Amino acid sequence: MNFGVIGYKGRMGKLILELFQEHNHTPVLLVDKNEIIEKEKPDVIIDFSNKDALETTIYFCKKYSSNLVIGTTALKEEHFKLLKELSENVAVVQSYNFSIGINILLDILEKYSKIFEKWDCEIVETHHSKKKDKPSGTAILLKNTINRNLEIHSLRLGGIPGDHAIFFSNEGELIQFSHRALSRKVFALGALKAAEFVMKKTRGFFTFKDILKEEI
Ligand SMILES: NC(=O)C1=CN([C@@H]2O[C@H](COP(=O)(O)OP(=O)(O)OC[C@H]3O[C@@H](n4cnc5c(N)ncnc54)[C@H](O)[C@@H]3O)[C@@H](O)[C@H]2O)C=CC1
Ligand SMILES: O=C(O)C1=N[C@H](C(=O)O)C[C@H](O)C1
Repeated sequence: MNFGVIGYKGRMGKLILELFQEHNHTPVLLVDKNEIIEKEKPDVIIDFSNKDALETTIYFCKKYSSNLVIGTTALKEEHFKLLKELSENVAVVQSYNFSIGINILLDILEKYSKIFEKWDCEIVETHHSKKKDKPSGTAILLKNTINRNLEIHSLRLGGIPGDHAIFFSNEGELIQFSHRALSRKVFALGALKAAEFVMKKTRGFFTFKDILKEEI
């Protein structure tokens, strides 16, 4: 496939560019701050950048009828509205976490967190010190799935790719669910899976969990 990367100079952008090329896909559109390298029509555009880039991303998706895989976090309601509108014409996969493990965890929490209704619950997320947003998109996703009012604690330390832990406790017991991304490559592999998925679609709004339905 011909692909584009928005935020191609960033930590995720560089990995995506490398991994997709290893899988014989061709970069034809590369965008970063004040920089556009535009060669051909991308079949799919991958955006791991910043919410401020969304206008540009949508411009290119519309210009070329390209499908979109977007992992950028800290999106606001207005951004989701724009993505939903775009998905009426092309296929869009949006997820705050493209790892398989977090999506398994989301599935478990969706099914079982009601059991812990009367227990205290808090989330702790730990990421590298260069991460710009707080709390992480994944922590927001976990909170929305548990569907109750709870605190999220954010740590920014060293080079940690992404740790999330959910604690449920009552007077006498503690149950902890946790996930650690051992390397950022898992997110790039997830983005590749999503890009291959959207290539078979013409339009619609999907999450990474929808794509993993047959696996989890
Ligand atoms: N959904 C997921 O699985 C994952 C999501 N992320 C998210 O992806 C995003 C990028 O993460 P990193 O690569 O670590 O950040 P980064 O800071 O290393 O890279 C971001 C890149 O986007 C560029 N950029 C910023 N504003 C721009 C704009 N207006 N137009 C074009 N380019 C712009 C920057 O110059 C930079 O090169 C973050 O929102 C992060 O939370 C990161 C890892 C996994
Ligand atoms: O910025 C990151 O690095 C990550 N961002 C995502 C998030 O905010 O949840 C996913 C992952 O945890 C890494």
